[in-house]
Amino acid sequence: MSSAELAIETHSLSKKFGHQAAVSNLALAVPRGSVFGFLGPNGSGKTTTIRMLLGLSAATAGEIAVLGRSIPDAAAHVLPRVGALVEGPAFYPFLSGRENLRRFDTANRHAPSSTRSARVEAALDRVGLSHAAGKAAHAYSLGMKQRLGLANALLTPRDLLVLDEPTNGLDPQGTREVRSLIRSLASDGTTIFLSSHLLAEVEQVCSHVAVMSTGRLVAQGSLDELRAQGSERVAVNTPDVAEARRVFAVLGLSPDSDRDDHLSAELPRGVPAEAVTAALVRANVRVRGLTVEGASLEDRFVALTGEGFDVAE
Ligand SMILES: Nc1ncnc2c1ncn2[C@@H]1O[C@H](COP(=O)(O)OP(=O)(O)OP(=O)(O)O)[C@@H](O)[C@H]1O
Repeated sequence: MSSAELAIETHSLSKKFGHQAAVSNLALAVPRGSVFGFLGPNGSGKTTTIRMLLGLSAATAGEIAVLGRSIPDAAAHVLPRVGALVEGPAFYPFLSGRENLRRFDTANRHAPSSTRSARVEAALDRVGLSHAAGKAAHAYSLGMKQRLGLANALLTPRDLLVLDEPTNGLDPQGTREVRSLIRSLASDGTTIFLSSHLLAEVEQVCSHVAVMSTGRLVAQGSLDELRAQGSERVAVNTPDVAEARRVFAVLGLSPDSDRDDHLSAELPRGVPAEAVTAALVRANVRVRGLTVEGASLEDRFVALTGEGFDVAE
């Protein structure tokens, strides 16, 4: 993919805190128009990377391009087109949601004051907060605060949204609200880069993913590509397990689960499930059922990171 097609591109990006490497040699390629999940367990370097992408912290080494321009050199040109939600925005608790947005917008010298009212109302509407716009921010639920943070990121037109753990700390209702908002923002064509430690979240909202483990990128691509890299499994239901086992052995399959009437194994590369079916039939194995399963993304990521992922909602 060429640089022009990428919303974010990094090369050899590294960050050290003293001797500790928080991010090492990171090569990210975030396609324009994607919803890109930046997935990794706590402490794997996601927030550190996001802060460098937004010019909030200096890289120890490497290059960053955001919307085709170099960061931090072109930050002043690029960042007005980038909306960010990092580390839960701080609101004025006694001002209403609407007044908070007006204040934030006033502080943005790229935001024209003549259109302020209209833009604030449009952003409130976009995140579904119009009805609560007059309420003091301290009376907002966590989900509403997070949506107000997103409204703040949407006050001016954006080509890219960078969201650090946008559903962290939210209850299931708040989580659903924020996820559906992300989907609807993505359907308008905005590129969305969001970090998460939840595989289920990334699977639900993202088209692409990069997986971090202890500061290193261990996988990157579309969800479909990553699924396709995992190996398939075949499971056979048969009363003739002993004979089926012999057929598996001939084809180079090693069963890792077998019961009285069930045998399953990973399919080696180059052995399609059809070959297993045909060989079983040739050997007169009575097949009651045969299923083929792709490796789950979870299996794949556990294999890549050596860690379990939190699969909670
Ligand atoms: N300012 C800092 N000074 C020293 N070490 C830091 C600093 N910020 C982050 N680190 C370390 O860098 C590593 C990566 O942290 P980072 O916050 O980027 O991870 P993360 O994937 O975002 O995790 P989390 O979801 O917990 O924030 C961690 O080991 C962390 O302790």
